[in-house]
Amino acid sequence: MHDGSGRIAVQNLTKQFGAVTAVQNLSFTVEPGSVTGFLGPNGAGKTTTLRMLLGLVTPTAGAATINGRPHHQLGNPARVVGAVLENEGFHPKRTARNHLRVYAAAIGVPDQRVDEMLGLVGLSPAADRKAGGFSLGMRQRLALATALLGDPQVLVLDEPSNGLDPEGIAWLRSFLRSFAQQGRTVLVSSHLLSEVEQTIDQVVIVSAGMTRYYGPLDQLRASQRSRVLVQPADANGLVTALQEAGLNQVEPTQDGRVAVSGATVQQIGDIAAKAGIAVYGMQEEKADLEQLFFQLTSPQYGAGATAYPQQQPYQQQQGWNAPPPGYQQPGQPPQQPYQQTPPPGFQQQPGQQPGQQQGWGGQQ
Ligand SMILES: Nc1ncnc2c1ncn2[C@@H]1O[C@H](COP(=O)(O)OP(=O)(O)OP(=O)(O)O)[C@@H](O)[C@H]1O
Repeated sequence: MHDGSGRIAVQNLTKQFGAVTAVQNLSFTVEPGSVTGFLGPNGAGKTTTLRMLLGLVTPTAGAATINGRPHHQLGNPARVVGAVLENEGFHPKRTARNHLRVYAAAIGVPDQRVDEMLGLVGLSPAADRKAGGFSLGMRQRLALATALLGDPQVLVLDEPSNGLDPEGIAWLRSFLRSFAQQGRTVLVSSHLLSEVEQTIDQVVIVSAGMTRYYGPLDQLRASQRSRVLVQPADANGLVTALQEAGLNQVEPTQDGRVAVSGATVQQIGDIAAKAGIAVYGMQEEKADLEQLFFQLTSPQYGAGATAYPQQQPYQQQQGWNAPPPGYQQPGQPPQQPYQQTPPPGFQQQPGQQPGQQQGWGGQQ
């Protein structure tokens, strides 16, 4: 059934629509057993990339493969890759069950799988309703059920949370994690990092058709250095003591506190105590990952663009930030190539099937 590893490889992929360069020299890989977030603002080229991977758009240059083959060479592709794309069309007069039965027959899976998938995505109560009357969230669930019919090795999802209620989003998160933990591959696009942050292991961030960051999400997180805000009895005295102790990222703030980077709360406390300076409070601050995402993708809109009016150029904002290790300058290759080993903590759970977990919203 699964004729290979389930590895997705995108290599120097480019797509030109007339004067518009939708995707420009994009390269990344997605390993089995992981969930990769494909992130970027509207118009960044995500859908075009996924459509090229699925054989729906012909690349101008480069290649996108699954198991080392382009989509049209996959044999029975529904058994290898399941996809949920934006604006999926269902026959409006066909019931959910009939839609799935037609699809099941086309790909050669038994009807029994139809009801299993309806249960899994929480659509059993609506199985005999016409898809034309479905809400956006219900259509997303039906699209996912369709994608899973062939028990694929790889799942490709374009903005799957659109229209889902909070319960549906939570279910989808845990479903995708467990799908990947079975050694399968998930590539999921979104324009919101916060939407997929809890689900993904690696991230490919694109804007204007180019990669801006590519690597493990943990690495992106770790690049967001924290700082400690200290409330001392004597701010100038503490600055001097910290500098004398070898800390050079120390600056007084306007409200009388001292901002320190590159030291732990304990180290700062010890230095203050040694210098005889009372400390009334310390607060650890982490830079916001979503803010970093905006900074990485804002070049799409150029300087002074109105899409993110509060954004400043990356390095100017909050002087204690530095570009993350995988940051890619426009037109340059990524600094940090993708790590092909599973992330720390990755645990495969063989034998667990998607159909074995609780259905979406518990509606079996
Ligand atoms: N068939 C097409 N003909 C002409 N231009 C296109 C076509 N498809 C996409 N584009 C353009 O390519 C660029 C990338 O579009 P794409 O839909 O891939 O972005 P996206 O990241 O998926 O955006 P969104 O988050 O809004 O769905 C956009 O400028 C878009 O207008």
